[in-house]
Amino acid sequence: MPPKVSRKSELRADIRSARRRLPASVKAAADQALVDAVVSAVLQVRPTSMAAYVPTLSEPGGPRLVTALQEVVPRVLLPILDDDLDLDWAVADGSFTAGRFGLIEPAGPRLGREAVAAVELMLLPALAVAHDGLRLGQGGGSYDRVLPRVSGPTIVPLYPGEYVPEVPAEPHDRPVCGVLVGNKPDGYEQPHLYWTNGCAIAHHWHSEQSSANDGG
Ligand SMILES: Nc1nc2c(c(=O)[nH]1)N(C=O)[C@@H](CNc1ccc(C(=O)N[C@@H](CCC(=O)O)C(=O)O)cc1)CN2
Ligand SMILES: Nc1ncnc2c1ncn2[C@@H]1O[C@H](COP(=O)(O)OP(=O)(O)OP(=O)(O)O)[C@@H](O)[C@H]1O
Repeated sequence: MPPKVSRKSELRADIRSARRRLPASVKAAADQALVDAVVSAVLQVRPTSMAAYVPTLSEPGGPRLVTALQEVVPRVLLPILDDDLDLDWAVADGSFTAGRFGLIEPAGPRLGREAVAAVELMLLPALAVAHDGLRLGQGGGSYDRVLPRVSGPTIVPLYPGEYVPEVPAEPHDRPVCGVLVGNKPDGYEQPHLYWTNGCAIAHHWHSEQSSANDGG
């Protein structure tokens, strides 16, 4: 295995095991805080259409993420893992089916891989994100294929300690715009939105938000 690839595997194993060790009550509080922070960020953009994901048992966001988004966004797209590990999409309509690798997938009609190009905001999963925006995912390369199709801001919810100075990167890795993450040790209560150095759109959005906040 090339060194970068095995360093990715090691980091994945470390983060997966840290996530599994999170006590259920801590995880539940962290997930609720993340859902609140995600909804606040979404309400700043007020998209008519966005993409999200259905968190597995150990992933940030927990079981209430998708329904919370459906309450504030008219059209939420959720991913379906295709055989080649690229992603198809369907609208979140409350119906789900079991996919591969323990994933929960939307049961509605498939919209095609390019449907995601129309979303104004994307929430996506990762095990870690680096300050340059590069993300470490589950290892399918799914989002490395999806990210070039998306023009809106791309944001990853993380648990404390998962926004890191760097991750092992390969040439195909694509950066994300932002992360929602708390600082240890109280970070399970108060996630913040941080912009990575990987996205021009986010800086634009960020400066608009800042000038609005300045009262100017
Ligand atoms: N909730 C959620 N949905 C998602 C993703 C995700 O990370 N989280 N994806 C993100 O791309 C896509 C699914 N991609 C995936 C690709 C590969 C594996 C996978 O290989 N899982 C193995 C781990 C293998 C290993 O440890 O090496 C497994 O769970 O057993 C899982 C998901 C789309 N939907
Ligand atoms: N644009 C692409 N087209 C086809 N395969 C790709 C593409 N980008 C990456 N891959 C393949 O995906 C595999 C896994 O990539 P990587 O380890 O970066 O996944 P990841 O970003 O962590 O996972 P994911 O995005 O699914 O959460 C690599 O072997 C790579 O060859």
